[in-house]
Amino acid sequence: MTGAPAVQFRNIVKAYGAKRALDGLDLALEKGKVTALLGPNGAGKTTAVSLMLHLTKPTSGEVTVDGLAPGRKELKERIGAMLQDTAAPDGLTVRETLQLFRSYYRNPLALDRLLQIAGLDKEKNRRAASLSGGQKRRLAFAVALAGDPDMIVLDEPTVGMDVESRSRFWEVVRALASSGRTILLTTHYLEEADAVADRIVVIAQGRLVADGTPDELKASMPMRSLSFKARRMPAEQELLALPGVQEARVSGAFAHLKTKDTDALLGLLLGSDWGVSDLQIQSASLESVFRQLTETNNGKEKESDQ
Ligand SMILES: Nc1ncnc2c1ncn2[C@@H]1O[C@H](COP(=O)(O)OP(=O)(O)OP(=O)(O)O)[C@@H](O)[C@H]1O
Repeated sequence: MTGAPAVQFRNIVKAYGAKRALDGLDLALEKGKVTALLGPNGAGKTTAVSLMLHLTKPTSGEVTVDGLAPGRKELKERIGAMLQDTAAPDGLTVRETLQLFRSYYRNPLALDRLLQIAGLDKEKNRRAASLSGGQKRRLAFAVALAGDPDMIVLDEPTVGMDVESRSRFWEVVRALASSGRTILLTTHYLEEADAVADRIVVIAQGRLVADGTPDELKASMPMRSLSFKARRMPAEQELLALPGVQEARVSGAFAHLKTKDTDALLGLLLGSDWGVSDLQIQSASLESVFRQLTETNNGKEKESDQ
């Protein structure tokens, strides 16, 4: 990591009664990077975001934003947040909403730039309450950027956006990171995290279970998918009996296997008399990495509950 981290969580515990929403979370966010926080429902993502925004306080541990405690006045202008249930004030038009939020800051972004970011120039005189769900999310994004913040928190930002809005949205996010902004986002769309994030942090049960670039996370999972055609296709049982094969399925002309030891399996297949051709190997998708990580962790939790 270069330079001081923009945001640091140190051994954070956040308890609600007996429930630990965060259970010893250590995490540092790098400046100028897009970090995606992933985890199943209830993992603690919103709690982590809320701590950073000073919407709640930790039970123990310390959060700092640029070395300062969240909630400090100096930070208010520097953090922009788009939360899950952001709603525009009643009765205002899109333009009035953006002007209102611009008025809170000393150096706001220009209105035209915000309308462009939201893709709502044509709708600027419409009442914000009458916008579609996706348009409201885009307006919330522009509101988050009104003060030209250098740290941006996006909690499930693309829910309700159509495909085109999403890809435009991610383009703006990438451009913001390229210009040095630090971005923390939560999402359930793993393919978006894969495409957009410099770094992915997976939490489960309030604890960090993986941390790395999308490629590092995928490479960390030894399970690979391997498919091939065969002139004489063996039965699924026969494939399952091969050393290291964990799953086997024959579908039409193709066999699909899952294994942790691709090299050994390749040797066996090519040395067999099945007439193997069209071999393809795929590393784990981010989705399967996520499933393996969070299932393993839930399993541990269940065992330790007993
Ligand atoms: N105010 C609260 N009172 C009691 N429990 C809470 C409170 N806020 C969160 N929790 C609990 O803490 C845990 C973590 O919740 P959190 O909302 O941070 O998860 P999340 O990862 O954001 O989930 P989701 O993906 O569903 O949004 C959950 O078990 C939740 O029920």
